[in-house]
Amino acid sequence: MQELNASYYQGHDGQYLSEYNHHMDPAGGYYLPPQPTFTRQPLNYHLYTKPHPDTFSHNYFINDDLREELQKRSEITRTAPAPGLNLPEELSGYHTLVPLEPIGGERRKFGNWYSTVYRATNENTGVALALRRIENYRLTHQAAFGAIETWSRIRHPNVVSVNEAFTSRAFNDNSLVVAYEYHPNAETLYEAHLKPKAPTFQNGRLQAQSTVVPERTMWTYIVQIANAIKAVHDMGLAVRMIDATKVLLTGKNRVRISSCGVVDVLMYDTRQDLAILQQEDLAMFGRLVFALCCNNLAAMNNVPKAIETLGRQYSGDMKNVALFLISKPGPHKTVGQLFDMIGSRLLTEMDESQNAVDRLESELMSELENARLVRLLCKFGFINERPEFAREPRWSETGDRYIIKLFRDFVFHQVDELGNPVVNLSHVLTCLSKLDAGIEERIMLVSRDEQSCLVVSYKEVKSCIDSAFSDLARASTQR
Ligand SMILES: Nc1ncnc2c1ncn2[C@@H]1O[C@H](COP(=O)(O)OP(=O)(O)OP(=O)(O)O)[C@@H](O)[C@H]1O
Repeated sequence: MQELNASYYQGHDGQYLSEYNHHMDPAGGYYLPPQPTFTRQPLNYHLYTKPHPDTFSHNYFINDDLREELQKRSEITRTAPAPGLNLPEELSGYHTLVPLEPIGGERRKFGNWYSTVYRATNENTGVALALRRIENYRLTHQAAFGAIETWSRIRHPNVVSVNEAFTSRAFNDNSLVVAYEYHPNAETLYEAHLKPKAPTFQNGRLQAQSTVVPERTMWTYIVQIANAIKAVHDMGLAVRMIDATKVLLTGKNRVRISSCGVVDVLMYDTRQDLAILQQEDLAMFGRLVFALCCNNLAAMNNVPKAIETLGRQYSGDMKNVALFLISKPGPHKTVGQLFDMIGSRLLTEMDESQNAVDRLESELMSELENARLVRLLCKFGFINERPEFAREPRWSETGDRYIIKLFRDFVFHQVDELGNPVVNLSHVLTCLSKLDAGIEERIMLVSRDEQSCLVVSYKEVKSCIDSAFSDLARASTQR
């Protein structure tokens, strides 16, 4: 329903205008050639809620925050590549590459390598994926891709799924590319919590934004990341890269470990014992917990201070978990032990995730009505103002279908006592719902010249519409 007023139809939003230029590929994906420059106007996410009539209940629609988040994801999935980036047009079955991070400027390294993440469209499926490209990597053994095969079998809610890996010369170097499931509008934990943020105005004063990650949020992260690590270890792999810049926040408090499999390929030549790598995962996880709790990526450079800061701001349980993770490796130190330590917190997590499903289901319920109303409006559209009906006596002022015409005026063309149009969405939705239910309530329909009026029930209007529509359907060639 929100599409009715969305700027899509107003045609002044640069983002959507660009969609008119796209080409559909056979798989239905968007082929977006680099766009000519235009002034991009941001989507007004709340556009349809602006002209709320007083009586309008927002229960008719999905919750504003959720809708904004989903629309952002949908918009971000379709952003066109900026012109002049000089990226390959085609890359081993992917096209329309859009960098997900600034290109140029100061760059951090991924281990010993520079890497860039792009969004790209798979030409067979039309689905957007995230491609991580490692620059200047020369594959020495095909067997280095062996771990990717195992990674691609891991489907876990806290792991960004790995699709495939390949090498490419399309960037004019030897690059390693690993394709992952794409999570639009995701940000890294670093971006969400550790990156310095500009102060904002609060209560009229410029104030630094709070950087403390609430204890509750920390526990939800810990449970999810531990769960991911367990799934990976159970598959006979190690994550090998657990870092605030490599854990993605893909929704409210939903985290997923990204970049899996890359280190396995890059470090294939220096193969290490799996048990040692899995122990190293726990230590990296511990360093991440300290970094987030101390709000400092380099917190572990001063361990006593980090423990003191964590202990001051968080519970004893949190401190125990963090200390366990960075404790000396040993054959009995496993991620499973961590679950034993946090016990009932797992139940809190489970409650929260079930509550989240319930909330989403009820949001879905509110959208359920949309389809019903759109179908009803389509019926109206098919029936009303058909030129072939114009000469039919049943639609004339004495015919039985005249009431459909008057009902349409009653729903959509009301005017107030000064003759100004009444644009009241609540009235429309209420009338259409009553019509769909076919209730006995009676309404007065007035002719356009105001010389005659008819008192009919919604039930009667419904049966007129049903019969007019069945006549049309019978005559149509589309069955
Ligand atoms: N699978 C994905 N889906 C959506 N966005 C992703 C995905 N993987 C990474 N990103 C986004 O790409 C951007 C770059 O990711 P990257 O891992 O390079 O982070 P970074 O902070 O730039 O780290 P580095 O310093 O290693 O380059 C981040 O904003 C991240 O949110």
